[in-house]
Amino acid sequence: QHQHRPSAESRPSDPDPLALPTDPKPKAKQFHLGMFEIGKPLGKGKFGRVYLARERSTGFVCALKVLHKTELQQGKVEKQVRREIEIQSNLAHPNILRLYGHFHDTKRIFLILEFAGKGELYKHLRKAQRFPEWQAAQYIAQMASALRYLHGKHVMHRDIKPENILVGLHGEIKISDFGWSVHAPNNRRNTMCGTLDYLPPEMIKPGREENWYSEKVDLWSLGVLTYEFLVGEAPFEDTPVMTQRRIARGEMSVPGFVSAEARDLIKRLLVLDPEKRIPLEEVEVHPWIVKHCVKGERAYQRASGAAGG
Ligand SMILES: CCc1cccc(CC)c1NC(=O)n1cc2c(c1)/C(=N\C(=O)c1ccc(N3CCN(C)CC3)cc1)N=N2
Repeated sequence: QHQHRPSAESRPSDPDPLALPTDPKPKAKQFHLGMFEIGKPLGKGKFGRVYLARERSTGFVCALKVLHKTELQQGKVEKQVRREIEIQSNLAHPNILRLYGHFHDTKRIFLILEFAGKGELYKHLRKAQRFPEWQAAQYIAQMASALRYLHGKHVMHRDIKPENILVGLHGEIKISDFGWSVHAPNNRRNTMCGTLDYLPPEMIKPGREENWYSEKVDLWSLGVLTYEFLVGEAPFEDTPVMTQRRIARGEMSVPGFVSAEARDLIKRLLVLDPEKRIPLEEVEVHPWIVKHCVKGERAYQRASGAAGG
């Protein structure tokens, strides 16, 4: 039973487990484009396109993400891509998209990624408008498991939102796009672009002491994600100025159709003080999660219901 370890910010920064491999992993084998049969395009983002691909010698199906070096230079995101590769290639968890390897030619960088057969979660969310509570609870349980794994390696994702989550063939979700992930604690200010909706207060306005933050930023984002799964829109969605103000004050209201248990979890995650946010270990055993996720729970409820329990 390991001791409860103090959260990163209260601990002297120990050497980065990901950065200093004690037993350097044998260099992954060299990949090149000729090894792959390229299939249909799966999607495209700001800096890349992704294609279905099959590795010729093994028939292994994967997703090949192609990034153009000039675009990365213009977007000043080479450092982020390097960090994405460094971090994601060291991770192995069922709810984190695998990065099996990478290679490059004169013009392009190629990432060999796990293929997620059911595509982008945000498209499923838009189509469904909002998820039933059992579905949302299962997704949040999977996110909590993935974040516990990440935080155990002192990595914080910092960009948890539906757009960065993919769905595997069996309906399981996979956190993707580690472009904003870093090792905690982090006190560098990063110019954020894109939606403010998921940013926690400590990243919106610098605190009194140094403006640093820890993995607990992902707890806030998990709260925003829970809300958006159940309500269909983000809790602080407004004009950019108003969104920042509402986040900084934690001003949001949960609609009546959300169950009391779900509301309780959202309120315990969307807490201004990072130290007071419910830890992931407690998220995984929260009544709302247990009610919808623990195997046999439904059988138990039926049984106790049948017995008039
Ligand atoms: C380059 C694209 C990009 C930019 C930025 C961030 C991200 C991560 C979300 C990505 N995507 C990325 O890295 N991706 C890595 C990936 C990946 C994307 C992926 N699958 C799909 O994109 C996909 C899309 C649609 C699909 N179908 C839609 C229609 N349905 C009826 C059947 C299923 C099935 C799979 N597998 N690994």
